[in-house]
Amino acid sequence: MLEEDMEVAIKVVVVGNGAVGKSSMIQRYCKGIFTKDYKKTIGVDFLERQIQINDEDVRLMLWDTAGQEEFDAITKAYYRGAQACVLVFSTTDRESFEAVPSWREKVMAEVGDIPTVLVQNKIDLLDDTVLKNEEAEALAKKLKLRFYRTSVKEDLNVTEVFKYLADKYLQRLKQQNAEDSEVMHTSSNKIGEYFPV
Ligand SMILES: Nc1nc2c(ncn2[C@@H]2O[C@H](COP(=O)(O)OP(=O)(O)OP(=O)(O)O)[C@@H](O)[C@H]2O)c(=O)[nH]1
Repeated sequence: MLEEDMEVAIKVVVVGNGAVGKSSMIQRYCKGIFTKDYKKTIGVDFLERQIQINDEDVRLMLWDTAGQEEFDAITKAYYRGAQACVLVFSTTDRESFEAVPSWREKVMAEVGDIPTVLVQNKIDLLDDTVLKNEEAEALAKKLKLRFYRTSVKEDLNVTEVFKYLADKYLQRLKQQNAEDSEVMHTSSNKIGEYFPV
């Protein structure tokens, strides 16, 4: 168990090519709205939402990063300290799908192997798809990532993406706490050996 009054805050970065729906996903999740307009993200921005996971309050801070390469230098700095990641590509944009491995590498280079999900957005546009279902599934398998299909427009599966990440992060935190207390226990035993009372 985590300490009762300890608030867990998780920094989540949402990455992927331009126009795949990153800003829309964050707006949908934090404000419950969807707009048709495309306003290119310049640099980064963040919104937050509080949720409960097994009676624990968790604050998710969602960092919206620009998909356009021209902002690469700025966005990279914002990956630092990230504890979870959403990798987004679009059903109607093949390039965004092919760019997924390089986004994953960029994030890993800054923050290592943090809990990550792969998301295929704009599933409402499946009639105009530019990739086969199996291709996306194979990529998820190759990268060893949980895979979700979402429609930010129709509000499909967006909540599930963030709940999964929060869950996964808490699991890791608890495991880490358990390991830490194990280490303390073991070392105090050792001190006992050298300084018996
Ligand atoms: N049909 C459909 N359109 C969507 C969906 N999600 C986002 N869009 C639209 O896609 C366009 C781009 O969305 P944004 O959220 O601005 O994309 P972004 O990934 O933040 O783009 P950058 O800021 O350039 O990185 C907008 O016109 C959205 O309305 C969806 O699930 N379905």
